[in-house]
Amino acid sequence: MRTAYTADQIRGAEHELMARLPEGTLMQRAATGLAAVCADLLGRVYGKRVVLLVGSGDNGGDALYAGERLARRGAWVGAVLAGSKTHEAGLAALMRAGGRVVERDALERADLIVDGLVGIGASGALREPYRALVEEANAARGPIVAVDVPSGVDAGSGRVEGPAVRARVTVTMGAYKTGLLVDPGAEHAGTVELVDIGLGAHLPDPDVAALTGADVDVLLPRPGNESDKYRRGVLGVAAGSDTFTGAAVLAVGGALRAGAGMVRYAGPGAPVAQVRAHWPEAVVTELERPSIDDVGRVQAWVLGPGLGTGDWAHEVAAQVLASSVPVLIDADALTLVARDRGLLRRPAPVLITPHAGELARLIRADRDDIEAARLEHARRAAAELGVTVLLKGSTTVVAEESRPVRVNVTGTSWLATGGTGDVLAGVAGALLAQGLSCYDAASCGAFLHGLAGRRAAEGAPLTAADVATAVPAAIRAVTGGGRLS
Ligand SMILES: NC(=O)C1=CN([C@@H]2O[C@H](COP(=O)(O)OP(=O)(O)OC[C@H]3O[C@@H](n4cnc5c(N)ncnc54)[C@H](O)[C@@H]3O)[C@@H](O)[C@H]2O)[C@@H](O)CC1
Ligand SMILES: Nc1ncnc2c1ncn2[C@@H]1O[C@H](COP(=O)(O)OP(=O)(O)O)[C@@H](O)[C@H]1O
Ligand SMILES: [K+]
Repeated sequence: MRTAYTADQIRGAEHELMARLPEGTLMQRAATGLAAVCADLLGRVYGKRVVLLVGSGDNGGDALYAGERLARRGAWVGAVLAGSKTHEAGLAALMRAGGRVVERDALERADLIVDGLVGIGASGALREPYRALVEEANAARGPIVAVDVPSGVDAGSGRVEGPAVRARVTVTMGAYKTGLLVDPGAEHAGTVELVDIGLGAHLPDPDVAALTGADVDVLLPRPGNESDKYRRGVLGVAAGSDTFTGAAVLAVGGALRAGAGMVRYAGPGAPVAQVRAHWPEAVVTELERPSIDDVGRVQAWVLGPGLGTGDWAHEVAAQVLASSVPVLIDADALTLVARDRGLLRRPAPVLITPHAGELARLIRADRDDIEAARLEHARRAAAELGVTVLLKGSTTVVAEESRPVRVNVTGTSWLATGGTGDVLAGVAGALLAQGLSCYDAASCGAFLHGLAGRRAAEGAPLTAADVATAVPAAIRAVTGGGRLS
């Protein structure tokens, strides 16, 4: 499990650790790690031009001491002093090693730029002259190594207000900060390198966590010798309508590929014909009226993709939600529950899988605000609605009350195409039917779906059906030690 922390949590841990060590030890550890990453990126250090953007706090101190190390290895190192004050000891060390103070025009010719403007001590959008420097650094040809957090990214949330550094690499000290795992911050961070400064034992429970392949491997159910199709878990899928038939096909496909013992599909005539044609494996019930009485027993339901939002759909949703098994609510069914929140009052678990627009309707928030602060809104929805929330989009996050938010790191923006969400509903639903909790089904489902998306894309457009097809390969990659990219 990769864990991440808020700025306050990191500060608390640093405080405890610093009390036990000679002054300046942590900064020296940080600078050593930072200089090593810079040297790797430069290849040969001797003769290269490194420009440090130095702010007024300890983030600037880290940059100056790393600059000292690079200067000692023969780099030309210039420091742009941007703050109202400067870490004096760090600046003196750089000078002793042959570094110099330079003007901002040195950025243009830099082989490497080190962003030491602000780290976890930042508050709000960057002020001048930092803003302009960040814009110039982003426009320069040299790659940027961000110290701890790209300046302009809120370390605790990933929020970006105004200009922010676009780093090739972010060298983060002691532990991941939440904002490095969640977009838009994650997108600015580039590759994240963690420098161990000894914080580990002092860290509290994490703010967020990201599953690794090994975690998913442990959580994923497998059939045993005693298994049969019923015991493995039967998933009901209430999806599709005469207008939207594809959603039903894709949700059933995702579920079959993710290991459900059996999938029971229920819907009206048109999607029934399509599901039958694509998936002879599914057990199909054609609904003459909006009733699930004849569908048979299931261990979980997926409700909503392509279902429509009229009276028929509402009646189907009400019946599925009146059952005593976990229900994954997606797409049109999210519109139905946004209109009639009473549908969510049920004793069995609920997992909702909205994108930002759907969540906006559910919690009466603004879509852009949700995209800018995904964690905060997913947490709020979980608390307000009393359900597990999988918020889809550039970073998928899973929130449940009193648990760390799980952030998915496997996706690809090629997944931003119609129908991939229906596949995800099927995959996560199949995991629910196999007995995983909503929290685990959602986070493992997002992990496998993201990995399947990468496999299906390989740098080129994919279709939702391709993603479903790639799900077994994604499962094989986590269970059989296959490649995780
Ligand atoms: N305390 C330590 O010994 C360690 C600290 N570390 C480094 O120290 C950093 C934290 O240092 P600080 O607490 O000094 O804080 P920062 O250096 O992150 O930022 C604080 C300074 O930035 C200014 N500032 C804040 N918001 C601003 C904004 N929006 N626009 C412009 N200026 C702004 C403040 O006025 C203050 O001078 C970490 O991110 C990390 O890089 C690491 O070296 C690990 C060890
Ligand atoms: N920029 C992006 N980067 C990574 N994944 C994305 C991005 N945009 C969308 N996705 C993923 O693609 C899927 C789209 O689902 P959804 O919005 O429900 O579309 P649809 O309803 O067409 O299936 C989700 O899994 C979402 O997380
Ligand atoms: K920084």
